[in-house]
Amino acid sequence: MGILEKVNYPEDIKRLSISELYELAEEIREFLLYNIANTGGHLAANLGVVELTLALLKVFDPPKDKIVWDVGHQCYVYKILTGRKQKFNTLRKFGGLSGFPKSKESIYDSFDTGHSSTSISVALGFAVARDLKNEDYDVIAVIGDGALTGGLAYEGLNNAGRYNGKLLVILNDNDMSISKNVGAIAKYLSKVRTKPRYFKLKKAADSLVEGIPIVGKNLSKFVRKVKGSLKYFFFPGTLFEALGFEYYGPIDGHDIERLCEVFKSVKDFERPVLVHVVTQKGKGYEHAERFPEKFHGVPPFDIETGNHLSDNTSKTFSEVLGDKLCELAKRNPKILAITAAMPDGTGLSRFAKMYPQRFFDVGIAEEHAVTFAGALAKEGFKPFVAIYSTFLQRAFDQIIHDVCLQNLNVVFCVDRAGLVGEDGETHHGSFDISYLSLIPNLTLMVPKDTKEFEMMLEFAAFYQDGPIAIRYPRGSCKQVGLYDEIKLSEPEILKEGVNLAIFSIGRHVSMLYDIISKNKLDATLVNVRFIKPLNTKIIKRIVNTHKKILIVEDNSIIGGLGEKIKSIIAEEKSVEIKHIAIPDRFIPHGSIFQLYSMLGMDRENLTKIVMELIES
Ligand SMILES: Cc1ncc(C[n+]2csc(CCOP(=O)(O)OP(=O)(O)O)c2C)c(N)n1
Ligand SMILES: CC(=O)[C@@H](O)[C@H](O)COP(=O)(O)O
Ligand SMILES: [Mg+2]
Repeated sequence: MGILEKVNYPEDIKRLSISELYELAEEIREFLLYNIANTGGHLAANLGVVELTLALLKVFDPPKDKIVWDVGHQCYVYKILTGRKQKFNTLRKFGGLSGFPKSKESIYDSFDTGHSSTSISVALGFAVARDLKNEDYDVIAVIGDGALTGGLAYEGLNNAGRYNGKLLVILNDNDMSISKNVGAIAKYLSKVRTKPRYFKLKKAADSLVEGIPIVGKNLSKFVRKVKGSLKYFFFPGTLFEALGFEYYGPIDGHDIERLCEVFKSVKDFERPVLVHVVTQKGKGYEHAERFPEKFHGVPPFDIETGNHLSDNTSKTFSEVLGDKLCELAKRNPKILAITAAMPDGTGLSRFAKMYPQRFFDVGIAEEHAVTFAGALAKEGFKPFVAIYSTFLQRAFDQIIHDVCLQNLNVVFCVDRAGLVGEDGETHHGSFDISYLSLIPNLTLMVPKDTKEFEMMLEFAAFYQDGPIAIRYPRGSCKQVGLYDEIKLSEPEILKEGVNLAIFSIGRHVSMLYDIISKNKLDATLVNVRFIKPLNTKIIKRIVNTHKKILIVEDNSIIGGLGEKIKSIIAEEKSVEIKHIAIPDRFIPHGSIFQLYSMLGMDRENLTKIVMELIES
């Protein structure tokens, strides 16, 4: 019988010797590999934190102690060891375990995460709350080197650096974001990791001060002072020390004994401490070690070959963006491309290779990406900023203040709009129409398929009258095969009928087109295309010639297309209106198909609704 079979909760870890923990680490890696090959998920980051998680659970006591996983995609090992091993085969499936920490799923998950760089602020909030309530427990933020490129992390560090209580930040440095980590901080960390002289001197200083026994509060203060001065003498101030943290590291993040030793020794420090841990992303699985970016987030895959098992052969919207932007960049030298740490996900990797001088990966810094683009546009360039809908939420103010207010020619490529599937509630792009359409000067377009997306990119590339956002979903969608020229504010009328008028956008357009065609229904189908400026004149004309209206959109019911059309209709006449959209609640994880079906946005339900409206 293996060790993992007997381990379910942190108390089981506490009973194991260090050599048993190493055995367990290998069993956990096999377990992760076997399961994620079936479910898909964030493999590489989890393979990298196996020993780190074991050491944390050996030394600390969750749920009393609070561990905050930044982004949270690396929490699988923690889930397995905090009572969720039996359910692990349901990971990311509808009704199953989430791929991110969820306090409603387990008391061991101290705070929900999914978006990057929140952990230090959360941990500081917990620490201050603990002090105010006179309680006693440890708070630990685990943040990756990628997440440390996000501005919010520095707001947290800045605030925490002058805090006078117990707070531990663990920097899990694997020299990778999803892709290669970028920027000056990544460069700095790489220097700290690789400068052998620094290591040697530092080790000498550490062992010197670690030899001094810590007895009583005053002596402990003295030891810290000695240690501080020694360190500053040898290495004049690490970045984190300058920010008010006690710094330990770099430490081998796969050495369980050393990790436990360090965690025990810093556990009772009454001040912020940062432990810098070096790990290898994808550790233990050759394919992931060699190509960590390919195994960051994976669909189901073949363990032997490492090949992804995906049946989708049609080009995704992101791939279309990458290819089309390369072509447009050849014709328009002013075109630039910007990503916030997602060159692969947004499809921009090819552009990065073809036009390295015109490509910018700014790290996990959506706010900066937008403001940076604003200034580039002000100087006559045409930046295309490709960011997932859910992450662009971070940059709401920058879109208003640094782009739209000055009517600058920035193109926002809003990827992963609508429901995204297995990543769930932190990642669905449910709100972008609501938050973008209220901004003056911004043109907002939605393509019905990838061909139309190309046409919209072409339109946007040469448009000189202000900012444009194009929102499109994850993956691909069926082509409709009919394409009017793109003209500002003009919808595309795909079918003209009498009994029902349907207004829709995005991937629902082809679904509705099929439903009407296959069932030979007498309905009008409008592909709205421009949410802003919305064509009030054409909408009014269509409303006035139909008694029943159906609106279908993959956005929140609040602030989406439906509300806008309804306010136009209210001025006109009374008609029967049915509005299908994402309801006003957070939508869990599951396949797109299951989620659409749960929300009545799938083909079957839409067919029923269209038929009922026509026949009633
Ligand atoms: C605000 C935000 N932007 C982008 C992402 C997408 N994202 C998820 S993980 C990740 C890389 C994180 O790198 P790191 O923190 O070093 O973790 P690792 O995977 O290397 O362990 C990115 C860019 C996100 N979750 N949140
Ligand atoms: C954890 C995280 O935020 C990303 O890894 C995200 O899961 C990527 O999503 P896609 O798979 O849609 O690129
Ligand atoms: Mg990393």
